[in-house]
Amino acid sequence: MTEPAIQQAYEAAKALYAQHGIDTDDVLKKLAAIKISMHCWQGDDVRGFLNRGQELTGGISVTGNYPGAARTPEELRADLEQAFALIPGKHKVNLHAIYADTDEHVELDQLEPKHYERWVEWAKEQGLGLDFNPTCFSHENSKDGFTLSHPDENIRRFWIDHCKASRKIGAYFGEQLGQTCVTNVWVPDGFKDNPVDRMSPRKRLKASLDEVFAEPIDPRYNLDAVESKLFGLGSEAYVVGSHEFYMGYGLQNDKLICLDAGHFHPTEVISNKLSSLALFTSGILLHVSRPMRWDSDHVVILDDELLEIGRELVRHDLLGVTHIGLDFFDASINRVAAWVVGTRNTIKALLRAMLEPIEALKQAELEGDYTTRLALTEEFKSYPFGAVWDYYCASQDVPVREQWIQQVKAYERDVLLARG
Ligand SMILES: C[C@H](O)[C@H](O)[C@@H](O)C(=O)CO
Ligand SMILES: [Mn+2]
Repeated sequence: MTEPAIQQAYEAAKALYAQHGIDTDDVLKKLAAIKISMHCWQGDDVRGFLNRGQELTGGISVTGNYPGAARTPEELRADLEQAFALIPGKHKVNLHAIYADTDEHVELDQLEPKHYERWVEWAKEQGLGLDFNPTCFSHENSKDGFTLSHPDENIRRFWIDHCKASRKIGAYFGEQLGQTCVTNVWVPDGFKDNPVDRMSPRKRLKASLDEVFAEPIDPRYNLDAVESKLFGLGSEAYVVGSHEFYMGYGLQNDKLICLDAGHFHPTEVISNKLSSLALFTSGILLHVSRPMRWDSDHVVILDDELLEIGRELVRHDLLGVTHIGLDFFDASINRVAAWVVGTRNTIKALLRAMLEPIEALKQAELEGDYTTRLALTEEFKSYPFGAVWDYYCASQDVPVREQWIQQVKAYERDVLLARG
């Protein structure tokens, strides 16, 4: 039941937006259909359940020691359920291979759909979709900093087989859940210092990917994505899978290109890439993140870049071809809260974009009336978007405004702090 004050504020906002031809009821219907893929790895600092003793490698890092990280698949699922209870809409969970839920000791190249059966059952119960990622890091076979581009044929074979197995698991998710799974390949391969031979590792990566993707999979079940990066910890000088590498590979082989907000030069933004990429690809995967001076994977806030990503997706009608995933990990705050803040903000950015007078702004620009373009854009920043958001949360039965914080605190007290 929507509180009278929320309803009244919504009605007033609705009337204001209607003056610009924006139908807020229609906007909220469209918003409810958008799925955000919430990454499981925020819940346990990218540790996973296979090889739990392994340190996190691959040039990524999690800092902080906030209590309550999930230690088992059951705990992680409970934490995800708590987060989803505070986020409007029905979404997806993005799993990494190391989150297999099995009592078997299984190597990455031997993984099968059966090792994720409990995740699938749970996703069905919860009405969620699943996405997937091979885990090409935190493993003995990645200790040299190379995986799919490793010069050693045996090591390369191990990672090829792991990625092949991952696509089959993705297809199983898609088929079981009736929602396409996006399986995203990211490898950390690179050199700390300036290499002599930049070409050979890239040739090997290309050959490995060709093998990984050789078997056709029904796109209704699984879509492949490839994720580039500029640098990582320990791969500062050179990353094999650079942006240009995967732009080329993705376009030539019809793979989704994954744009991670933290994987470019610090002043480069992914929002500005969408309208170009969309002209040449059949689909895009986003890793919405917040790079603080480097690929720091901070929880996303409603900052200019997040708003701009939302605008680009909405203004150019790219929501149908874009898969929106999150990629941040902060262990210095409550991990459930991290998911809630980042996911709610991503949805808010889309809503804000949908509540802009897009046609009027495009028309002003076309006519060279940059005064109106600027003035209208700025005035809309103080339109009552919050009233529409509150109404959306209330109508989706999730807490309005900051009310959710109390629920996270109670969960922390009753559940998270009881973990060792
Ligand atoms: C854990 C993720 O797969 C990882 O963050 C990857 O997507 C990435 O962005 C590496 O920097
Ligand atoms: Mn990423």
